[in-house]
Amino acid sequence: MIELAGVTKRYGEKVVVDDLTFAVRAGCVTGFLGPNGAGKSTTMRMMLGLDRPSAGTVLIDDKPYASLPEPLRHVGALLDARAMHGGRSAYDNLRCLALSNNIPLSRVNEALEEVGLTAVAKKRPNGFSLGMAQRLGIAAALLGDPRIVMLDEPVNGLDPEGIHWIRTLMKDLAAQGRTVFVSSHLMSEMALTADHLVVIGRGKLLADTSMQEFIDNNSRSLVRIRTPEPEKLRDTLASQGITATETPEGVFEVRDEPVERLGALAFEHQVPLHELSTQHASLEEAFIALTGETTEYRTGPLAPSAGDPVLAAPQPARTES
Ligand SMILES: Nc1ncnc2c1ncn2[C@@H]1O[C@H](COP(=O)(O)OP(=O)(O)OP(=O)(O)O)[C@@H](O)[C@H]1O
Repeated sequence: MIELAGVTKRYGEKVVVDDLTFAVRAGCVTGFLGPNGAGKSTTMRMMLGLDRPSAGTVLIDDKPYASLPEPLRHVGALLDARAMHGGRSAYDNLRCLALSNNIPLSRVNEALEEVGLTAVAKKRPNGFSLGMAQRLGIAAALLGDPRIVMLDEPVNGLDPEGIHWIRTLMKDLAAQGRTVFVSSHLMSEMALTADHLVVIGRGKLLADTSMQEFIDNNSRSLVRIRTPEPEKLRDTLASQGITATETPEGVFEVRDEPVERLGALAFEHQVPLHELSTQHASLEEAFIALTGETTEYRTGPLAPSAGDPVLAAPQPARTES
């Protein structure tokens, strides 16, 4: 269990982490989400004692990180895949970590095996692809067989097989009763992995909730209706004061009306249907709905010129009043 209470980090005048209070529980994967620059890495660094909070406390199993004996046996972390010693072999990098943390050397080969790097154990990481470096960083995180695993953007640089592997690994670690805390700015990725979400924007806590609650609370459902008699459906919906939008393909989309009511109305008014289906907003949409106002850097609208579309440069979001 990791507990943060009132954790704040200031760099000069800028508050990059603002009074965060939340707990990360064992036995599930907790996704740590926020747009670029939201303060995720800074928060993780404070959890690991690498940065000192300007205010507040972080406790790892009731103790500050700095007072954990042999910390790698309690908390394994991947923050920066390129942090390994590039001139030492993968095996030697892990061996040094094992020796300094009183971890049996037998764990070195086991950890390399767990991440699929046995074949390159004697190779130096400075020749590794980003995906291989990520795997070595994860091997270092798992080396001490820790109860808590923290991974900062672990799918960076991984190919589809690697992404699938890391997803399965995180779920397996949680199923073993460990605490798994993983940051990402990719909602679609978290939707497939996390059971619980902590969302921050501009350093502030925006949500601390289960995945399902997050989607339910931050997204709206939409019902799609297709009919060979659009005029009849249009009239029926209008007679009930229900607003629908029509797609270019002729599909009616109705928000915030139960599908049961729409089905009953179509039946009563004898509107033949070819489709009546509920679409739930994806986590991506829920995330954008929640964090939109707090996104520090975002892409501007596409330039209107059809012949020469140019992406506008990232612009600071408007400041909240
Ligand atoms: N050492 C530092 N000095 C000054 N500002 C810093 C420092 N470290 C981070 N920041 C600022 O703190 C803010 C949060 O950065 P952080 O890297 O924690 O965000 P993040 O959510 O991890 O972003 P990303 O998803 O892009 O990795 C940013 O505005 C960043 O510029």
